[in-house]
Amino acid sequence: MSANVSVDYITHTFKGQPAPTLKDIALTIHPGEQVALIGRSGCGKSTLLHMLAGLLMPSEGCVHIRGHMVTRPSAKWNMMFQKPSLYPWMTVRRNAELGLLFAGHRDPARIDSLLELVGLADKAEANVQSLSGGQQQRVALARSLATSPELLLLDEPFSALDAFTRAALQDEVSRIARQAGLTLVIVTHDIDEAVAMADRVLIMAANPGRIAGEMAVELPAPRERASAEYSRAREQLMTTFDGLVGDGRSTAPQPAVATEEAQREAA
Ligand SMILES: Nc1ncnc2c1ncn2[C@@H]1O[C@H](COP(=O)(O)OP(=O)(O)OP(=O)(O)O)[C@@H](O)[C@H]1O
Repeated sequence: MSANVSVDYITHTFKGQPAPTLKDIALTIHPGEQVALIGRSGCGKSTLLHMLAGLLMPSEGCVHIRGHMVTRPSAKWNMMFQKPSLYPWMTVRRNAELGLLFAGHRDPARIDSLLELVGLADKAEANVQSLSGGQQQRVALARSLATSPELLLLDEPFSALDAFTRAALQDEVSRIARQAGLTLVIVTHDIDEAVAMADRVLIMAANPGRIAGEMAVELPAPRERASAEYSRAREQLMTTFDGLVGDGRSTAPQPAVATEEAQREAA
């Protein structure tokens, strides 16, 4: 089951701030769609994501998920952060099942299948401290999926990982979300991440934070990073970003890893 999300004219001013951080944000995200939210630092991406998650209420306007107004967090719309926030003294299995336990359920078979899904079946009884950063983020993913969410909200979840692990997790999370029919919203600084994962990229401008435009990424999944189509989509997103929120210089969020071509040019 996946959710459609409707953001109805959100404006938000933080207490003590003279001007709104977000202004008149209106958008619809379709069930099963994978959407990336990009924009310069401080434009309000995380603020908007927190509102989708029910962690923050807007000053004006509201969010509806499957027709229900969002007024608080729910296991049906789960958020994953840059840091996996695991309990270091617990095993992988114990951490993965916490979300379910908090929701009042126990389902060891489901946890087994989720650990299998995220490639950690053989680590189930290991202490999470013995895991790499990427493996820990997989535990957080299993925990997020355990409550069968309709919507997965990701706040730069892979930015602390090395490039290879990041790319692998982008592909995996995208595949898992598609298989489960989940709606997915990812906040990212990384143009490559947006092209690797999203069906549609929303571009935010700052002061006040607003949706300046969007671009569809019409590439088949899984995304083939070495393909000409992928490079074209990346270029197109950079150009679109620059045209919407740039100032004539190259102001787009930079890809996390320089392309071979760019490295050759820089050398
Ligand atoms: N609790 C708060 N009180 C006051 N101002 C806040 C609060 N949280 C965020 N802000 C301000 O709102 C603006 C948007 O912050 P937000 O974290 O949403 O931006 P962002 O686009 O996600 O940035 P980044 O890409 O750097 O993570 C910033 O100017 C920030 O300082």
